Amino acid sequence: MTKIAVFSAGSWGTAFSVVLGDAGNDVVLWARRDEVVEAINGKRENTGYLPGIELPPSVSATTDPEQAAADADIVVLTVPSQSLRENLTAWAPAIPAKATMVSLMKGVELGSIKRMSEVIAEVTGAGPERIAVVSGPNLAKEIARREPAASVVACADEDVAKQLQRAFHTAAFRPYTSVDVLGCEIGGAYKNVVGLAVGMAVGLGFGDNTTASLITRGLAETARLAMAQGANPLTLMGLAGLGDLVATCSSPLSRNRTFGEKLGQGMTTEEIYASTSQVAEGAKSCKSLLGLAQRVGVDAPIAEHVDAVVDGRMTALEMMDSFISRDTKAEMG
Ligand SMILES: NC(=O)C1=CN([C@@H]2O[C@H](COP(=O)(O)OP(=O)(O)OC[C@H]3O[C@@H](n4cnc5c(N)ncnc54)[C@H](OP(=O)(O)O)[C@@H]3O)[C@@H](O)[C@H]2O)C=CC1
Ligand SMILES: O=C(CO)COP(=O)(O)O
Repeated sequence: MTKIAVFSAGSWGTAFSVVLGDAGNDVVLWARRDEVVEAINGKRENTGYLPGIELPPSVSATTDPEQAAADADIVVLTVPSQSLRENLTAWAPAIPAKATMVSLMKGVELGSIKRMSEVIAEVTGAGPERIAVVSGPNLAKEIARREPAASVVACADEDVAKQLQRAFHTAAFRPYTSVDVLGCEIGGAYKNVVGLAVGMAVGLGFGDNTTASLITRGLAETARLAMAQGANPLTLMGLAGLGDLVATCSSPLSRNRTFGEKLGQGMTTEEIYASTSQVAEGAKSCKSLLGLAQRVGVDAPIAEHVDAVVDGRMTALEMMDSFISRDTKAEMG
């Protein structure tokens, strides 16, 4: 039995542990709060994040990182992106040298403008053959309900990607392999920003032409940024690009789209943060993605406009007007 540690027991970590349990693995979830561990071990349910979902018998929980990671073959990392460095620095001594680390996170670190796989490499010193990413159209609640879905597992070492694919495959969850870690990570982080823009359009009451235009231009923008850094263009046409963009931008379950909708309805970022504890990774990663775009010399108009609304420099309506009426550039449609 493959031993897998999942750090931590939020929405996606818990939903992914359902996949891992169903796939026949021995899973230990790390949670930072006792009540989460008690609910998982006692009621077989993460009542706070995924009420009504019974966890497979091979999933247990602990607050002790050493107990979670003991003898793990695979360590899955899924905390809000901006907290990865601090959390992983604390967990790293407990992670076995043999373990492959798998990021489920969709964000880019503020300040360093590093992708999650880069933060993992920096904090743990692991080589690319020990670092992988899972990214795709995977809304946690739907995955936990075992609704059919696919995803991408990417690792620079193709054999490792194939091993992980086998460890994560269930009757409801189909992972495809890739060696394009960068493309998957940029796709996963950028779709959150586009999800914010689409949410704003929905909140403003605009219809499908507006949202389809934003989704399509968002994909072009994502691909441009990823390809300028060496990603495979096909990655952005696949599950970790277009697939995730469609799921996020279409679903009321998406926290990023919901956050954007509230901005579109006139709430400020501060008011939204005060009203919910749910993460909208795009609101934080927007600046990092803009930093990356600047570094590699590509335009990122959707990210620029979303950032202006998140920061309160523009209203959502001004953003839409400005995005559509800006100087025409020689961009291919
Ligand atoms: N939810 C989804 O559908 C999907 C999410 N993702 C990605 O997975 C990552 C995690 O998201 P998700 O699981 O949804 O987030 P949640 O908010 O649901 O869970 C976050 C988890 O991280 C823990 N945590 C540890 N340190 C911190 C910290 N410093 N600040 C806040 N939380 C902390 C939380 O603990 P506590 O409960 O004690 O606060 C909780 O267990 C994100 O990058 C997201 O983009 C990717 C695909 C799907
Ligand atoms: O990444 C996701 C779906 O693939 C989840 O999106 P949100 O973080 O916007 O909820």
